[in-house]
Amino acid sequence: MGLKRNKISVVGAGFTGATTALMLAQKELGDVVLIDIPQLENPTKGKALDMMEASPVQGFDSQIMGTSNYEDAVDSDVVIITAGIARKPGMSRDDLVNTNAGIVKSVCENIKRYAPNSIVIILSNPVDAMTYVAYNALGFPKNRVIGQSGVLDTARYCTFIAQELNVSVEDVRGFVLGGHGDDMVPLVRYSSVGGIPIDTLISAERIEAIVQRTRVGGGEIVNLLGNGSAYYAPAASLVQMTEAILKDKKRIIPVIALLEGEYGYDGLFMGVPTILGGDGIEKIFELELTADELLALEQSADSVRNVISVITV
Ligand SMILES: NC(=O)C1=CN([C@@H]2O[C@H](COP(=O)(O)OP(=O)(O)OC[C@H]3O[C@@H](n4cnc5c(N)ncnc54)[C@H](O)[C@@H]3O)[C@@H](O)[C@H]2O)C=CC1
Ligand SMILES: O=C([O-])CC(=O)C(=O)O
Repeated sequence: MGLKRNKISVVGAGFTGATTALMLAQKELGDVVLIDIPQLENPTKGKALDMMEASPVQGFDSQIMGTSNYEDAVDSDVVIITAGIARKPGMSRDDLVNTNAGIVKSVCENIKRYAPNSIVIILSNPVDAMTYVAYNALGFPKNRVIGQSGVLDTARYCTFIAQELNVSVEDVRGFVLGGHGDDMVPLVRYSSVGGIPIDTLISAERIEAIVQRTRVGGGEIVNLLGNGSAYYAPAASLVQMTEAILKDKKRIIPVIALLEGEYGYDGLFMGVPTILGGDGIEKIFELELTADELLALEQSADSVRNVISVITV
């Protein structure tokens, strides 16, 4: 027998799920199974076939199939959950909590049955709380249940810094700590361009404006789209996490992880810098924070606790 390709299942074939499936295939990270509800089986098959028909043009050999049958996800290496409803203008991510908790729970029951050894990445919002729901429903070890927020929030932050300085995005480094809400914590002290700390290049007022824009970056897109939320940058973020895992790259990436004492939190899921590799979350970095940063993190943690406290499913 020859070597086997990686298998990646993407649950939810909407804007983020379909975009993620295509980006995964374009990078040939594995064969992709795109799953949605039975009522949408034909459109899901149609999206997958349409993507396959792009493969001769773009030159990728990954297979993409659409289905509503979780048996097709059997033995997936990575499962990405994008199933659920998205917010519209005027809504907060937290307004989605009970609808999406029910969906994530039912999806996880299927993952547990058909892909018990997989590493699971959760996107559905409110994502810190949905990662908690998934962890409980899956019963997997904590290193294999990972929420996506930090890659996206950091990407927005780095986009705005690069635009402010008119420099390449490739040279911008920074990251965002905390929950995926409007009180997330972009860490200015740890942000640099080409190794130069940004606070030596950008005024305090402009940095504050960039931090605020990052915090409400999801809402900015929701207001512009009018009928849904961001999907290109979220999909790219999921692909970066999947690549780090499947290639065992051991990248240092902020993700939503179960904290068990780190940063003084126990039993809470929140965004922290980690090593992401073949075992999923391989390490959590605990950074020294200033009093102001700790206070901001505590506010963000409070928001995550509050949304978890209203889950009824
Ligand atoms: N964590 C993050 O950074 C981000 C989170 N999101 C969240 O991701 C979720 C998906 O967003 P979009 O793709 O834009 O929404 P969408 O509405 O385009 O797609 C969601 C898909 O999930 C499917 N679905 C619903 N119940 C399902 C079930 N039980 N099993 C399988 N599929 C099911 C729907 O039929 C739909 O096709 C939303 O909750 C959104 O808020 C979106 C962007 C970024
Ligand atoms: O804003 C939303 O609802 C979707 C999301 O999480 C983001 O784009 O950051």
